[in-house]
This record gives sequence, structure tokens and C-alpha cells, in this order.
Amino acid sequence: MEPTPVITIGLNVNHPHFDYSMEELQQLVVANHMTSVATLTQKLDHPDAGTYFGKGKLTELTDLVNGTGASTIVANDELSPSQIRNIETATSATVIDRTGLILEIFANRARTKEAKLQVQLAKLRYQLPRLRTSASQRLDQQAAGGGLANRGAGETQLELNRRTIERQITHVRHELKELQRAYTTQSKRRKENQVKTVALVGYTNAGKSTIMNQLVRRFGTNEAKQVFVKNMLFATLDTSVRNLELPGNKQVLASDTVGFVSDLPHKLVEAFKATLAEAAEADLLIQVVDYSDPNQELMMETTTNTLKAIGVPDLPMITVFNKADRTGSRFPERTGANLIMSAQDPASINELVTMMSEQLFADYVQKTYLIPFTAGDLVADLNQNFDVQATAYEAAGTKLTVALPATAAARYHQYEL
Ligand SMILES: Nc1nc2c(ncn2[C@@H]2O[C@H](COP(=O)(O)OP(=O)(O)OP(=O)(O)O)[C@@H](O)[C@H]2O)c(=O)[nH]1
Ligand SMILES: [Mg+2]
Repeated sequence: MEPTPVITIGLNVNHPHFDYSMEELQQLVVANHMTSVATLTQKLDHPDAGTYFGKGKLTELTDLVNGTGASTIVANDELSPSQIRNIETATSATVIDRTGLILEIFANRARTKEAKLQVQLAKLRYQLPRLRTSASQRLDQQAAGGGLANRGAGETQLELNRRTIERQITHVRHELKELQRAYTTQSKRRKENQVKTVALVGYTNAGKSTIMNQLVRRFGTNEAKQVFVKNMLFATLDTSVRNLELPGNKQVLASDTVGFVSDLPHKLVEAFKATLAEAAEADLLIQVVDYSDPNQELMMETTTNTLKAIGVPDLPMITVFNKADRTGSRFPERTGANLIMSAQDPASINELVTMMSEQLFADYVQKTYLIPFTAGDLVADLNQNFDVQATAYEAAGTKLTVALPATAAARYHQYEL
């Protein structure tokens, strides 16, 4: 199927990164299987309350619609319902705003039950106020035309629609709660098992899923389970968790999360709070940045703000400047908790894993034990669960040098040399 041709429009109201946000709108359009055939922008002190653009620009837009034959207009801002309707009336084209566009992408891309419910909830919340405004304006028109009887009927219909949506919202929230209860149980079990968790977070298209796949390929306990990678905004919408075993028998759960974007609709941030709970509870965050993108600072700022908005606390973080192969920079190159790297480069992945290990297993201690031959099971235990660095067989038993968490070391205290 050919992508739908659209016209992208934007209003520059003192926007510090206006050009970039328009560029990103083009990519969002592509992610929704559309293509922008023309762009129209205007600089104003404030949007026109009724028509977004000023009068002259609106005429220009109408001409552009007629000239290009595009039947859809995509606006770079969230529009009011009356702005949408007025532009549609003037141009005879369908208008989608930035929030509606992102909601559509998410709706088409959601795969798991939870993601689908989250998106559905966000859509319903987006519709609710729109329903009220548009319907009440219809009521005004009816009232102007006379007939009080009509007005009553209209109100009833409006009430009915609103109640239907509210009921759906309640229903979806209930289903989500059920799912989250299951999730909480899982996460509690993980905590009890003291398995360390890391979450890959960052701007959409930075390479989070690619890094996840490299980690799974090299350290995964179930190699087949790769995650979806694509050069497209919002390739990942669900959090996927994978088991890793880092060198030294170090168990780690890694989660790949939904990417962020500037001006991510508030309703969606809300909606993905639960999905991103994985990140909120992680022992370590790996923020992935596209080092080859000139707008990387803005992207990092957006990531920080979004993490804050969804209530992720200040967690230990490694910042990965990815796609260095597309820049002139040397890689892998580490400075403190920052790593310049490429997801395609095995040495980079090794360096990242070293950094992860250092952060996650800082509470590991090194011990030397002498395990009598009568307690041979313990030797197998230590080998299976921890990082055994040296083994020697002596007359009194097996001598092992092991790196292990302090809490576990307490269990073997009596054998310590
Ligand atoms: N050249 C180069 N390309 C990369 C690198 N890492 C990822 N990519 C490419 O960047 C694109 C996006 O990668 P993903 O891993 O899907 O990005 P993501 O951060 O998971 O994106 P979302 O799921 O949309 O948030 C894909 O085309 C990858 O092949 C890298 O180190 N170098
Ligand atoms: Mg991804």
C-alpha cells in the first residue's frame, strides 16, 4: 500500500527548536505510513484561537490542498476541537494534530495486551473533552435554530456518549489493574531473588533494542528471543525483559523500553507509566543517546524530563553515546559513567558489560574458602551461582577464590580462610 500523502503544518510561537520539531513531525508522519508532500509554516505571537493559522495562511493552505490533492493535514501542535473543525471546513481536508498522530502510531504498533490497553485508555481520554466541546457546540447551533425539544434530545445523546466513554475508561482501567497485579507479583519475586535489573531508556530510534539484541546474543540465556529493531520512530512500544548471564555467573534482567519523543502527549506519558515501571524499579539505567544526531542534547533533555514525569527516581545511570561508527569519534571510549560506542561493535558491547558489572555488583566481595570434601555439594553450588576465580585441591578439601554478594558470603562464613 502506498503511503498516504499529507500536508504538514506548523506554527512557530517562539519555539526554540522549531525546525527540529518540524523535522521530527516528518518522521512521525512516516512512522504512520504517510508521506509529507508539502509543508506550510507561520510565525505568530500566538495561535489563532479559531483557525490556528492566520487568515492569509489559511487561504494559502487551502490552495496547497487543492494544488497537491492531499486530503489530510497534519499539525505540529495539539489543536482544540474547534480549530480542527474550522480548518477542515476551510480546506475540505481532514486534520490530525500531533497528539492524534502519535496516538495513531501507538495504536497501530501496540502488540501486547497491556500496551493495547494503555493506548486505548489514552485514546479515550483524548476523546472525552473533545466529545464535550464538539457536542455542546452542536447544541448551541441547535439552540440558535429554536426548538427546545431538540436541545433536550441533543443533551441526552451527549450524556449518553460521554457515559459510554466513561464506562469504557473504567473497564480498561480495571483490566489494566488486573495485569499490573500479576506484574507486581513477578517483580516482588525478582526482588526476593535479588536479581539485579537494568533498563535501557532514551529517545526513540537511539538504538536501545539493537543494544538489547547484542546483549541477548552474547549473554542471553535464551538466545532466540531477539527484540524488534527498525529505523523508524516508536519501533518498540512494549517493555521486553530478557535474562542475561554476565561473565562470572552474574545474573541480570535487562528490559528494553518504549522510546521518548519531544512533546510526547501527556496522556501517553501517563499511559506508559505502568510499562515503564520496569525502569522505575531498576538497579541501573542505561540511557542510550544517538551520538550521530545533531539534536542529541535536546533528546537527552527530553529523556530526563520524561523520566521525571513518569516518576522514575534518581537511579545510577550509564550514558551510552551510540552510533559512534557514524561519527568520526573513536570508540569504545569510556569516561567515568559515559561510553562512546557502537552497537555493531563487539568491543563496545564488552566495555558496556564491564561497566554494567561494576555498577551492579559493587556489593560483591572476594572470599577464599576451604570446603571439606564431605561438603562437596557446596563446591558445585558456588560454581553454579557465583564467580569462582580460582580452584585448588588440597589435603583438607577444595580451596576456592570466589566473588559473591556480601549477603551470600555470610552463608559460607564457617569455611572462610
Ligand atoms: N550505524 C549504526 N546504526 C545503529 C546503531 N544502533 C542502532 N542502529 C540503527 O538505528 C535504528 C534504530 O534502532 P533501534 O534499536 O530500533 O532503536 P530504539 O532505540 O530501540 O528505537 P525505538 O524502539 O523506536 O525507541 C535501526 O535502524 C538500527 O539498525 C549503531 O551503533 N550504529
Ligand atoms: Mg526499540
